Amino acid sequence: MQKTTIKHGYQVAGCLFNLVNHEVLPGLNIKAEHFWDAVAEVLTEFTPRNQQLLATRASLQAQIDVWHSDSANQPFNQERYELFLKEIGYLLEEKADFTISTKNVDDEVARIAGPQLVVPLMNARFALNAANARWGSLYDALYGTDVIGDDNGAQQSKDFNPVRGRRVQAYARRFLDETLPLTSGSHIDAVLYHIINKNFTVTLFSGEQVQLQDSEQFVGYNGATDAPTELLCRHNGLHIEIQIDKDNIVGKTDAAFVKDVVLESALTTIQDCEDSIAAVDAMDKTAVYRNWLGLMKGDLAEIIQKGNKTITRTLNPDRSYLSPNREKISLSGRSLQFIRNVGHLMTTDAIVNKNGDKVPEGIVDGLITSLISLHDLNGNSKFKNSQQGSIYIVKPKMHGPEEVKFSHDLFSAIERHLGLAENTIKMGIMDEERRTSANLKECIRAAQTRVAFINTGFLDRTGDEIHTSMLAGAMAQKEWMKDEPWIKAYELRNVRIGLQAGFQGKAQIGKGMWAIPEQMSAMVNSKIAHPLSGANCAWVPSPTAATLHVMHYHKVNVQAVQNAMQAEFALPGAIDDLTDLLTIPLLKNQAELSAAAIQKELDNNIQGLLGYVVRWVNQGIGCSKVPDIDNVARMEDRATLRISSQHICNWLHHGVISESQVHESLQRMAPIVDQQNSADDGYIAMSSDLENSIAFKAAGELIFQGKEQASGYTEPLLHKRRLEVKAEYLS
Ligand SMILES: CC(=O)SCCNC(=O)CCNC(=O)[C@H](O)C(C)(C)COP(=O)(O)OP(=O)(O)OC[C@H]1O[C@@H](n2cnc3c(N)ncnc32)[C@H](O)[C@@H]1OP(=O)(O)O
Ligand SMILES: O=CC(=O)O
Ligand SMILES: [Mg+2]
Repeated sequence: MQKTTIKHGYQVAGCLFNLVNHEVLPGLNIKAEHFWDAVAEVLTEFTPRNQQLLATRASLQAQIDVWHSDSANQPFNQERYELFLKEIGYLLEEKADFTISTKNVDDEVARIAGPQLVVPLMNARFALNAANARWGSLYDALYGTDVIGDDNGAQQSKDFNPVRGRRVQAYARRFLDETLPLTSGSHIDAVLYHIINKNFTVTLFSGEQVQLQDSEQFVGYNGATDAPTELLCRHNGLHIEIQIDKDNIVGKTDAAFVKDVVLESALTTIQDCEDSIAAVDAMDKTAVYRNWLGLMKGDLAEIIQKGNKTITRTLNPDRSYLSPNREKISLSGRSLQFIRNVGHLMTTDAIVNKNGDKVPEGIVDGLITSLISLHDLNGNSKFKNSQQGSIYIVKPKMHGPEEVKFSHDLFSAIERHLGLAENTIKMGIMDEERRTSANLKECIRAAQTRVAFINTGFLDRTGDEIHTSMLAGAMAQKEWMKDEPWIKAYELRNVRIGLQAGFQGKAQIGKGMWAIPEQMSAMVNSKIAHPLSGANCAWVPSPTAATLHVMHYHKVNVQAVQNAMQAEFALPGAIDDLTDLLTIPLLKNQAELSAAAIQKELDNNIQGLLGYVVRWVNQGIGCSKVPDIDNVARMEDRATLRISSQHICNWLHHGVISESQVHESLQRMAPIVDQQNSADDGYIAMSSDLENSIAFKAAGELIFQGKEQASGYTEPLLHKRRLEVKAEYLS
């Protein structure tokens, strides 16, 4: 590939160089030479520090491994263990209280609680859909999922099923009763929605005219006051739009001609450059950056086929209404976009140094994604992402405060070189590594002027839990992990520390992903736990999930929950949750575990692992829906792969399973996975030639070399094998 040499002998891959020079820089008032000089300076300054951080990770892990292997530390003593973690600098001293000072944070982050959607940025079709998921049809979300039952003739069918439709309408009316209660009666009995004397008015079946209990909830409308087409209300800071159309197929079946209830849904979206994508070389990275550019310039477009229709998907425009006083109001049609950069581990060939070594990918991500975001800040797009002029970068997989400080300093350097005010770049700190959870307060302190979120619930966090204590003993079964003391302490501590650091009104405290994308009924029943825990956002895997999850933020006033929690934390008496957090989740019932239970755990892990890896390595798909052993479709990404591979490694190491058992399971599961993918034309089967299947080899390596992988991460092996596939089949 053609390369261009820049300052200090760095060489930039042609595809990235051209993207920046010909597509990114025009309109930014930054000269190419200035930018590439900045790249060279930042890489020169930060690469050695990045490498040092990785060396520290390795050294700490090596010391932990030795400690667990040392017979002098048997039987295990928690107090001695914690002392040891302090001695080696894994556990740091917590310093005085402080309050974060992050400024210019958009309301969607600081003040309004709601769903956060995550999307693989490499897929423009999905990325656009996610940006547009700010507003979602409640009717579609209910009709198309398992939230409402399909009994008594209410099943989904190709054509509109009016029985199911009525069930959707009834559900939505109950939701309106809960969120927009009337002075008397129920939305269920509405026969006319209209506006009288600037008031939202409902004429009921009885002929009675009623208003909203809280008239302030009515904020806008479209159409005539006696026959509005849209009525806009707000509850807990979130908008609800009632759409009326007597000619619509659904509207005409409704006594008040309501055609839909549209909910403000994904307030924020994380466009992901990390674990949900497979970007292994300069070409892939450039494609991902180009999609971000399209989002920031507002011109991303994707032609898609829907049945026999071809449509061009673009970003949705803002939504306009008249206020009750007939003033024009406008609301964003798109969710606020964050971008998740990669962490500190990987390197990329998009830029190599003078020796030909790849440079840290996280540094390149920081530089290029910030540069691209200037289009939003400079007003070069017909849309506005951040009204506050901020750039939101999510930093994953950071281990402890030193690593957060590194990202903070990197962002400061990028700001200086791009002529941005200090702290323009906001940082989302993902609490997904054990050393970050254990030192969270100090991690936040390290980025206290720019932190925009902390969040938990992470799958990576479980992977790190297993890897860190790999030699301590066999781990609990995957499903049982959820009931372990460490995870409960992790969830609660994160909210407590965030609130005590003054996050309320300034930044998000978030919760993790709903990883069973097709079980929306279960999500509606259980994900209310997230706002109830004091979190003002939580991750969802799809726009539909966002529209359903937002109902929880109508049911729960997160600010009130946070106020109650703060009052509780202020009560006298120190809170000691660190020991729970550091309690290793070992298997307690190994002797009682039946051979069948062990086999099921192994097969389940192998099926998920193979199902994910084969699509990643052969097709470059970074996030997949993969059936588990019980045929439940699970969202799998690199973090879930980290868990399953590390779990198998751990059981192998401690003799719960044998090597031959793993091989047998791999061979038995491969044809099952092939069968599950048989409808996919682009799929390359493994089982026809297991010995030579690159994906199958990758799966084996992730298990048999998993113990030696840095922090148990899966990307080095995945990248290596994907590059091999690209070289063999796609070059
Ligand atoms: C541990 C972590 O790091 S979690 C964060 C990483 N995980 C994620 O980002 C998960 C994001 N979600 C996804 O990638 C997908 O939803 C998957 C892989 C789970 C399922 O994908 P699929 O099997 O293709 O979904 P499915 O067929 O049910 O739906 C596809 C439709 O939903 C849309 N869709 C699905 N997920 C998303 C999403 N996250 N954002 C926007 N649109 C989405 C697609 O655009 C498509 O609609 P379209 O035809 O109108 O374009
Ligand atoms: O990044 C998300 C996770 O679950 O890990
Ligand atoms: Mg993660």
